Amino acid sequence: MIKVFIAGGTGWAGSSLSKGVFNSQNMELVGALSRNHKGQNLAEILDLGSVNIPIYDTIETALNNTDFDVLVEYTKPNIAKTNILSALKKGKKVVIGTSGLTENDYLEIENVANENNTSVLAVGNFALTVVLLQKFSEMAAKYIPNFEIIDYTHEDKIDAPSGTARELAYRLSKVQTPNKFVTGDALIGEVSSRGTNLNEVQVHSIRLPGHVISIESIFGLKDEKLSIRHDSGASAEPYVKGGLLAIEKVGTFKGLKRGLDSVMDF
Ligand SMILES: NC(=O)C1=CN([C@@H]2O[C@H](COP(=O)(O)OP(=O)(O)OC[C@H]3O[C@@H](n4cnc5c(N)ncnc54)[C@H](OP(=O)(O)O)[C@@H]3O)[C@@H](O)[C@H]2O)C=CC1
Ligand SMILES: O=C(O)C1=N[C@H](C(=O)O)C[C@H](O)C1
Repeated sequence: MIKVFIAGGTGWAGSSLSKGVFNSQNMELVGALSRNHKGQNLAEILDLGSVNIPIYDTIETALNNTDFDVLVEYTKPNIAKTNILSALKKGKKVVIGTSGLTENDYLEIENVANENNTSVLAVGNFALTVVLLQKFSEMAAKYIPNFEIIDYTHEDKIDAPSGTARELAYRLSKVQTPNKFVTGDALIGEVSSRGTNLNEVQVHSIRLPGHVISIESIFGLKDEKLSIRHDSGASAEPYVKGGLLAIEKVGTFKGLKRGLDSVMDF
């Protein structure tokens, strides 16, 4: 049995995963983190039956009061790194779903995981169809050296670019550095309108009502262009299967792995 603790277990994504873990044959849901539900029973909140799944408001109280194997981090970008580093320093394995972590954050997380002989699996997007978008985009980037990324989300997402876009930029940059056109002093007008540069890839973030979450990689060659786009629906259901797979696989290696495909057969 893998004992799982879900930071953010009452949230939109975390509550769906909590139900998935609870119903899993080889996992036990032993606790959750939420400030507003501190001291309450997650099983009551999620209607899981007559068991006690305690909720804590800080990672320190959780680590002092609960025994678990894997922390799933599904809170918010402002607290995620604190939770992750605290758990790693206690030798826990960590699955990261929360967005907003930078490349420098990941370097620090990797070092702390190695120092404590434990493991972290960070996944920008747990949905299988997004994993496929990442793969198809990497194939395209191998042959087309000109590409940018657009990330579209609901208007109240607090971080930009999305975790999905950050991970995609990181991955495409490993395939090859895209060409740049009209840069520096040659560019007239508003430089920021060209988007942000992540690992040498231009990323543009749209935040508008009516949008859920979409990601698009755009490629161009003379007289031909390619767009690869993914659109998520309104529920958090697509992230559950991938989240469960990540929990199962995070104990199979040491150090940091990024992307769900790193623990899948392709
Ligand atoms: N990798 C992936 O596939 C996916 C990633 N995400 C990412 O996951 C993150 C969470 O998204 P979402 O579920 O929509 O967010 P929600 O706001 O719905 O849930 C956040 C959860 O974290 C808790 N939380 C927030 N801040 C704190 C804190 N300071 N201390 C303790 N608990 C805290 C909240 O409880 P309370 O407010 O009571 O403290 C709540 O349980 C985002 O970064 C999102 O981008 C989302 C879906 C899929
Ligand atoms: O709702 C969100 O916020 C989500 N964020 C993730 C991200 O930042 O990429 C992905 C997920 O699709 C939902």
